[in-house]
Parts: sequence; C-alpha cells; structure tokens
Amino acid sequence: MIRTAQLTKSFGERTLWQGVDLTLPSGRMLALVGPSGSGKTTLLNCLGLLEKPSSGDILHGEKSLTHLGAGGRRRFRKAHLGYLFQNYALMENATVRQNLDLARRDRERQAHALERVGLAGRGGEKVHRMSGGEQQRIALARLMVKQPSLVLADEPTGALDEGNGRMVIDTLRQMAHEGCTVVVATHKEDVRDGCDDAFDVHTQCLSVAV
Ligand SMILES: Nc1ncnc2c1ncn2[C@@H]1O[C@H](COP(=O)(O)OP(=O)(O)OP(=O)(O)O)[C@@H](O)[C@H]1O
Repeated sequence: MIRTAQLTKSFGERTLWQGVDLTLPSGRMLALVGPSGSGKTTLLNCLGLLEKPSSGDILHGEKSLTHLGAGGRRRFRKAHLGYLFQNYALMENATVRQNLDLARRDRERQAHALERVGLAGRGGEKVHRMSGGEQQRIALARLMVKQPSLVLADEPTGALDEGNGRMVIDTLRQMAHEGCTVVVATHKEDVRDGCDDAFDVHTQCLSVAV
C-alpha cells in the first residue's frame, strides 16, 4: 500500500496543494479531479517518483520513497509502477511486440492483452505507423503485460472514441480487481464515475465510495 503524508508542492511562490494525506489501498481506483492547472498531473508525477514534492513524504509500507536516490527510484519504478501518460512513452521505431517485451517477454500474456485492447494480430507492426488512439491502447496492453502494483493514468481516454474509452476504464477496473491500485487524473465525469473514490486537488476534498 502507498500513502502520502503531508505532501506539498509549490512552484516558487505558488502552492499547488499542501498537506495531502492520501491512502492508496490495493484494489481501488482513485480519480484525481480539479480545474485545469490545479496540479493533477504534478501529483501523479510525484506519486510516480518522476518529480519531487516540496515537502512531506510518500510511503510504501513503512519505507519512505521521497528519500530514495536515483538508483532506488529507478528500481522502485521498474518493480512497482505502471504509467499511462499522454505521450504514451512508447518506442516509436520498434514494433508493438518489442514494446511489450520491455514489460515482460511472455507471448501468451501479450496475445491476451492485445486481444483485450482490440489489437489482436498487430504485434509485428511498427508503432509510428499506428494512430494516436491505437498507440494509447498499446500503452494499455503494455500495462496489462507488466501487471504493476500501482497504475498512474493521466487522461487515459483522451485520444479515444466512446467505446474504446469505456474499454480502457473497464481494463483498469479489471487490473484493480486483480489487486493493483489505480490513480487516474481526469476532467471527464464518466471516468470519475468509473472510479471508487475522488480527490479534488483544488479543494483537497476526498470523496470515498462506501
Ligand atoms: N516545472 C514547472 N515549473 C513551474 N510551474 C510548473 C511546472 N510544472 C507544472 N507547473 C505549473 O503547475 C500548475 C499545475 O500543472 P498540472 O499540469 O499539474 O495541472 P493539471 O491539473 O494536471 O492541469 P490540466 O488539467 O490542464 O492538465 C500549472 O500552472 C503549471 O504551469
């Protein structure tokens, strides 16, 4: 389980959020909501150890993650974290399969994941020839192959039509069901409604579903 303790982030004089205490239990989906510029992506980046908070801590069990060095952060990210970010972070000149190999070289899992995201049989294609929405779905397939314990998703339905958007949320829900924690930054009401809990980074109000 990951939790934050009095987490605060400022850029210069401007404080985005302060004293954030969040518990992220496995099996649950948390939506990060709030107006544009309120700091949803920045909070995701901090949880993903891509950016440092100004103060406070992020804890995995009793272990502080904010005090890890570069090597420790890299190992933690590799072992535990999965990202579904807007730039997809795919190797564009490689094939879909080569991208999935980076997560885990398990052809059976890969085939299942590609089928789940509607890209069955496309493993040999070069990523840069595929559409934005298809690339977003490759990133989702890569997550399914990796099976991280914490998934961080930034507007994961952004480039997708309604049906594929629903498929993404259903897949994240399935991953939560299998025991991972999912955190989703979103403006979209249907995505928020698909999550269990919601944290408004602007008002710092947490709504928990019972
Ligand atoms: N490295 C940085 N230096 C200074 N300001 C930054 C930096 N990174 C982000 N910001 C500022 O922090 C604020 C929050 O940005 P962030 O992307 O986290 O918001 P957001 O809630 O995700 O917005 P949106 O919904 O529009 O994507 C913005 O005003 C942004 O300009």
